[in-house]
Amino acid sequence: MYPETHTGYSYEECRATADWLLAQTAVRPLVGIVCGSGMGGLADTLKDQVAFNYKDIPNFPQSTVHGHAGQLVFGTLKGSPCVCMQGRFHLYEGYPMQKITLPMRIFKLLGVQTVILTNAAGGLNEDFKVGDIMIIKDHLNMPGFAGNNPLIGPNDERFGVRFPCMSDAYDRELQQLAMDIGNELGYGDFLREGVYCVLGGPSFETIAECRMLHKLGADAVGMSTVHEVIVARHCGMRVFALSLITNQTVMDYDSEEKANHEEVLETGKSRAEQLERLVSTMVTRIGHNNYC
Ligand SMILES: O=P(O)(O)O[C@H]1O[C@H](CO)[C@@H](O)[C@H]1O
Ligand code: HPA
Repeated sequence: MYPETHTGYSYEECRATADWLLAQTAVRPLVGIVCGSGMGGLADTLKDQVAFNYKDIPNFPQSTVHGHAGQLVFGTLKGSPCVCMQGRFHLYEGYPMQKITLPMRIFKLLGVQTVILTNAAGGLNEDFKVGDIMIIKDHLNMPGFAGNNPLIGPNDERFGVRFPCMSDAYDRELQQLAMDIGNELGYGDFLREGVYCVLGGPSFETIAECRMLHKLGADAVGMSTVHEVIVARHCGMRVFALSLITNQTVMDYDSEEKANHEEVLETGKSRAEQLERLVSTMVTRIGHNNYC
């Protein structure tokens, strides 16, 4: 009934991957973290690490993008048990959406309750500067408009319902917590909030596309995160996500600027420390069983 690319991994296959991981580490993570391009250093801040190369994990895809190391790292952040993806998967790498988002279901079966996603994104909002950290309050799922959604295919109710709600995709308490912590840390000058728009990539946007996305209400544009958010919400995990504005998108035909991945990775490095502090402080303050 469904084409092969839409069947993804079964509940039993996901369970087998999660059990394989649980058998090899004593860490029982309540928080799962995904590192964006150039932000893999976050995983290095975990203590008492047990790390797995993606190539050794049953059913896992491989990272193919520079700036995504390809390791799943278990450990603790200031005493809180976490699991961290040092490298994520993108549509443009050629994987079906069900494969890109598989780690969210593995997180769920490992016992994760809250997912924190980070990404590198181009700024569309003219008030944003390179180096700003944008708390994501909502998204525009452009591939979704064209019929590409990671939940297409048979629905297994053990993960979630057929028609999950997305108006509450980004947890409001966690957004407030991030704002409060950011202000305490003195990040007020570069902490923003906004709407993230996902495109398929890998080509960066044209000037006309950037202008259109901005008019549609997007503050930042990237090639990830949204599919992971949809699958994480489908299986009932709380989601917090942020974008590091690594470059300003080109909106003007007179501009000499050109988007490039090197700049993205450079900005990631230059904000790494602040980003790590924000995320690790959040982890220590997140309550579980749905309390903040
Ligand atoms: O979203 P992350 O994984 O941070 O990566 C972003 O950076 C890459 C482009 O430089 C794209 O993959 C884009 O999605
Ligand atoms: O300008 C961008 N466009 C799309 N994806 C990105 N990821 C980082 N910067 C960008």
